[in-house]
Amino acid sequence: MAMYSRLPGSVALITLQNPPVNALSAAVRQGIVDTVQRALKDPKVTSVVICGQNGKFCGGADIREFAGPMLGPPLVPMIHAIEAVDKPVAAAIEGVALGGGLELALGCHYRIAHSKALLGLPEVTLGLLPGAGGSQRLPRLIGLTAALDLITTGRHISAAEALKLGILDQVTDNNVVDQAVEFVRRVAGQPLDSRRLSTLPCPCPPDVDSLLDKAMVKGMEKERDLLTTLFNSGQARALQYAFFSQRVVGKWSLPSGASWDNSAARTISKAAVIGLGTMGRGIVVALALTGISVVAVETQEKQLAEASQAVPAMLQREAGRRSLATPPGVISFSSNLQDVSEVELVIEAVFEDMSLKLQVFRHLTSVCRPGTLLCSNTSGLDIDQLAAVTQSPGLVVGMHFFAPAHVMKLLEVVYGPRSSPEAVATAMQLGKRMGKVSVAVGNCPGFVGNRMLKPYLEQANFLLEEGATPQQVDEALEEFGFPMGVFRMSDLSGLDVGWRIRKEAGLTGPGVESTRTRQGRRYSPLPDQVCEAGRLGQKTGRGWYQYDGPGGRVARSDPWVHIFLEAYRAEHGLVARSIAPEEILERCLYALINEGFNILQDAMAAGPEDIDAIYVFGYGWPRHHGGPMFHAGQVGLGRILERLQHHHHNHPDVPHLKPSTLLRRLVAVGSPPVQTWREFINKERVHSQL
Ligand SMILES: CCC/C=C/C(=O)SCCNC(=O)CCNC(=O)[C@H](O)C(C)(C)COP(=O)([O-])OP(=O)([O-])OC[C@H]1O[C@@H](n2cnc3c(N)ncnc32)[C@H](O)[C@@H]1OP(=O)([O-])[O-]
Repeated sequence: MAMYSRLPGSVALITLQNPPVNALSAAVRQGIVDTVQRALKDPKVTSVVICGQNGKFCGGADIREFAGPMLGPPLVPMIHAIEAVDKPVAAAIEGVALGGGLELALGCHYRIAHSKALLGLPEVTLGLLPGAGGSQRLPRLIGLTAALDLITTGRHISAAEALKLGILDQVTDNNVVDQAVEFVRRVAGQPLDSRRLSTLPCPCPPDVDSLLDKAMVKGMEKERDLLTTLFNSGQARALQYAFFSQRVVGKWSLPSGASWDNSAARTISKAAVIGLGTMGRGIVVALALTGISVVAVETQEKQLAEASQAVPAMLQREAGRRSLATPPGVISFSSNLQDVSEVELVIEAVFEDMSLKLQVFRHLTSVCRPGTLLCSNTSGLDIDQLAAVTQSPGLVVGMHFFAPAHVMKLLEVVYGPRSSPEAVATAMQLGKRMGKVSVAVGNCPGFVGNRMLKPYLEQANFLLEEGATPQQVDEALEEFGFPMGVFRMSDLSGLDVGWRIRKEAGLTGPGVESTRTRQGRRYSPLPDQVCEAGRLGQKTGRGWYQYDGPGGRVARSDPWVHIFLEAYRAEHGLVARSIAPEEILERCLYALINEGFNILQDAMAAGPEDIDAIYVFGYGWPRHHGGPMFHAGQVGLGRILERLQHHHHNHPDVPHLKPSTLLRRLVAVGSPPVQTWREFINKERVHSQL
């Protein structure tokens, strides 16, 4: 909707009303068309101001409408009509003018903004382009180079930068509507031709040839054609889904019925981090950047000395990157666990070893004052086992950060069967304060992200046994859009991590027979043997690839690996076959997706959006494929089921390839869209079908 009011004197005020960000829904567009007409017809009105309700000018086109048919007046003629009005029209920009919101403002003759406002054309992040005249008006206003930067990066800029670029006519610290009203009163009666951006020539840099100049003349038509193509593309659908899944996960709910809107979070101002290895250091920085005072504890003196040098430097660097003059939080370093007695929340980040973690938790529960939240940064160990050794198991949750913890956006908040809603709410809110995408997940081995990674890694190893090379597997995955294939990623994170976990699980190590079947299922000893050869990845300069030296970054094919694979196949009587990239993708991705369905079925994630957000923000899943569960929907659930059945038939000793019951149920009811799965799963659970 849009509200019309006549201010004392001759100014008409049009207020966009569509909370929370006044997105340009069909009703808002209709409202704008009607109120602009009214202002035009009213002879007493000499000028017009357009603003937004509740301190937000406009967050752009209503993304929720993109999935359905276009209803109501279209955006482009609506903005053209505003530009053509013969009374001055000013946009009073408070909060945000993004996408269609900025395009609307560019159709106005003047733009006045509050100093705290953010402006931008983020359409590219949704797989679109500024198709409401923005790709044409902005270059005409600020030149091709600056406009291309904003359109192709989609970045949000401050009012100060927008003023400097020439997008704004005025910036104010005062009431922006009052300023805009005063402004239009002052300019009423002045000629408007030079303010109609779509009619102006484009200021091109001298090196741009006349061809481009001609192209700009046809720009509006071209913009429309391109936008139509983009609108119908799978990538745009996926990017828009990713925008919403990021928001859906904030509205968490647990199987117990506790949820974001019925559970109070505590506000944390003092926290402690135990263990200052790579993860612990990053967590200290992430906390300090949000203004929390942190006690950073490390019992090994050498490690403590190194960390107390490294952490302040990391903090300073990150504060600089975020344009903060001084980091808001205060850090104190200590080697004494007693020093955490006064904090409100502790994050344990010691070595991934259950007996060590249990020892720390026993200690914490005796040192900390009652009511302190105890969190573990474990990447997959049992939270409930840790809770069991404390006095208040309800106050124990997992906070699984991803390395580097001050940079990576994902946080898995792991609730055990005894975690209280307050503890989950507090960890979720703390994650949000740190700028993370926090996802509440259930307590199962590997939680959500690492649990799904396991069948993916397993398939990659099996593919090597059957004839693929690490490069072939990585290339197929990188072609799909992962920043790094599975073997390059394993080399980066260190091959010994998984090796240790497999040893603890009794899958490898002294006394374990070197067969290709272990614990009743197919097993590939390949990664163990690579580790046994002293090749632990980038840190040793050798892994699945070779590097210039220890710590080297550039992966090169290593003849040793090829000879090793040939010898391995010969030893086990395996005949190498040629494996197509399609099979690599199917085997790795569908096994991972299948585990995602198992996770939903086990209620370890509340919905497919939770899994997809975890994969996009923590595991490099290409955003333009939405996430593994969204991708499954795009490929077609029937096809995924059929291919899993096929691969499981060929490899009956690989349980991860056995299609999940949930996948079968979804296919049986006609493969409904991903947005409806959450409801479907809840209903099936009530009727005990899952
Ligand atoms: C036609 C082609 C040309 C034009 C194309 C476009 O304009 S494309 C668009 C270009 N525009 C963009 O890309 C801007 C996208 N938006 C943003 O970047 C941010 O939302 C923000 C900076 C506006 C506010 O950040 P913040 O942290 O203060 O708040 P928050 O992020 O939590 O959002 C609050 C609620 O608002 C909802 N919602 C928000 N925007 C839209 C929308 N456009 N539509 C619908 N809904 C929208 C959001 O889902 C959430 O809903 P929930 O969960 O409460 O039901």
